[in-house]
Amino acid sequence: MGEGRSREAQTPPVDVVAGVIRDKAGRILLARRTEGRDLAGLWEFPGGKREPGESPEAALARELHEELGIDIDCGAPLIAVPQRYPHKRLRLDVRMVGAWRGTVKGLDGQALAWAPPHTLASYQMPPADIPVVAALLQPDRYLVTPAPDGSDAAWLESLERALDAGIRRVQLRAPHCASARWTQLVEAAVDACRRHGAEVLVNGDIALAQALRIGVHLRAAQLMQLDVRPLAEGMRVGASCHTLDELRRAESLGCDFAVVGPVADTLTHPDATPLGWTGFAALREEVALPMYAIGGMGAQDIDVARAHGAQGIAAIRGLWPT
Ligand SMILES: Nc1nc2c([nH]c(=O)n2[C@@H]2O[C@H](COP(=O)(O)OP(=O)(O)OP(=O)(O)O)[C@@H](O)[C@H]2O)c(=O)[nH]1
Ligand SMILES: [Mg+2]
Repeated sequence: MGEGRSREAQTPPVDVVAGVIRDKAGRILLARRTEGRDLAGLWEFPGGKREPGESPEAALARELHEELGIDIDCGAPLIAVPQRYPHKRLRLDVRMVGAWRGTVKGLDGQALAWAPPHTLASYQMPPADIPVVAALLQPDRYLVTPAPDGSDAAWLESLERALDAGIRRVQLRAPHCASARWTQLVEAAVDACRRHGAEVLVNGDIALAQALRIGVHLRAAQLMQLDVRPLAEGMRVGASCHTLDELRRAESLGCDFAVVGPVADTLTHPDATPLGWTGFAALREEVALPMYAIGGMGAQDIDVARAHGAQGIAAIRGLWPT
């Protein structure tokens, strides 16, 4: 990872557990960090540090009882984010809260807010929470299309089936496809994605993205040549990254997410050395950007991806109907 930091010299991460608490209207509870503490004034998901020997579920129940005066049933894991701050490293393990009893009160004097999900991004939060908000609001699978080797109709039919199966974020990619044919196919694919309410990004072609008012997915080399975000805010920009320098550039450009890999062996890049989940998490903690894991991934890998701080998985073969 360069940076002159050896893994051995790293302090172990602090284990933090936090909860996503919802009211009957589906709003989500945020607490504001009080003055005089680390990251004061920022909004966070209520929770705190796990004590030695304590399970994450028990720690969350204890923290929410102490800080909010409620009793909870701990639900499913959402995401666990490894994050480095200037003076410490942490692993923020976020759980959905199932049923809860009592009246929520800020027992530490902290301000509270019930935020409708679509407003979450407007609260100032610590870096580790940016992937948490993305995990709540954005798709856990990112389909990258294969090149249309057979007929265009068959390719569009497969795309349609992927959308029927619930894919909601798509990158249109065809590295060796002739341009007139590709432009036509992109237009048809954009129609299909719009009909299904799915987000669509085109690989590499910023001008085409602007013309069709869709997102763009930047290649790593292209990313490193840009100094400003290539599309207006509100239009998605994704980026493929393999190194920390590329991730930092993606973050400083204001990309919405990155795709990082290969995490496992993949036929797309047979000679690349896989990062493994440990390598993925080591990159994850250096930036606050939502990151998809790619390379030999399928829907069955989403849980392990989330446990290493990923937004989810990106795949060609693993998500394309056969
Ligand atoms: N609870 C919580 N902590 C978070 C979030 N995001 C995030 O970076 N953190 C960091 O994780 C650590 C959690 O510590 P905490 O201060 O809540 O711990 P605590 O409740 O046990 O209280 P303490 O301050 O008395 O130690 C802090 O460094 C905090 O900045 C979040 O969404 N929720
Ligand atoms: Mg706390």
